[in-house]
Amino acid sequence: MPMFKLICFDLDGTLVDSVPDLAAAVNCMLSDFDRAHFSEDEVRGWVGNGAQVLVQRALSGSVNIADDIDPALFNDALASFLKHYSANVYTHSVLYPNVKETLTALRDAGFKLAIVTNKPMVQTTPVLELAGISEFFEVVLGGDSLPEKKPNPLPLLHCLDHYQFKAEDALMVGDSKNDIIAAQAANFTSFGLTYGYNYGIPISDSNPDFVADDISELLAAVKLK
Ligand SMILES: O=C(O)COP(=O)(O)O
Ligand SMILES: [Mg+2]
Repeated sequence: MPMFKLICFDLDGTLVDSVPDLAAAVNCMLSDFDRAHFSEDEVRGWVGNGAQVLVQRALSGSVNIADDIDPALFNDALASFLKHYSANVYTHSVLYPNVKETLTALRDAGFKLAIVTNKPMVQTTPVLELAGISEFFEVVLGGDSLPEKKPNPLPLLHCLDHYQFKAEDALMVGDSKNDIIAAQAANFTSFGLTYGYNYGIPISDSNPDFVADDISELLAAVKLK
């Protein structure tokens, strides 16, 4: 008997390397407002708290959000970013190595698989479809599906409630401290990946129960290998 019944996955930086398309959309938005562009590396350090915070960071030119962003500018910039990103939500994005093989093995072994992302639902759905992985997930929660997003534990608790499982049945897999903080607050076991987006900080700093360089290491963690 596997020790877990439910595995919740983060999306950006865990399953999909989405920063090339996110950075392109950020820069198209900045062009719309005659502002200077930022490199993909800079934008990578801003991803993790959803579209609104990403746009606020782009307008601030920093991970630390300026407190004097004009609300009208922010609204227009958010609309511009969402328009540009929706037009190219999976143009330069790719699945990380071994994602499909690992999801297939887990699904075939009977685990329930869910997505818990901070990405807005309107973009989560097409990314999963275009990446060819939507079939694996019965429950998909975006950053705007519930009143709170990660690092708040609410979306993880919602998944437990959906299946009537206990926290000890559940594992959260992610690349960001937001994933690990949410998992710890929900009493999930946590599995941190080193390759994603974590504001330039090692994921091990958040003390996940497992740390891995490749998602296929999940199979050993859930005792399939
Ligand atoms: O869109 C974001 O800000 C991050 O998305 P994630 O929660 O899937 O990493
Ligand atoms: Mg992530």
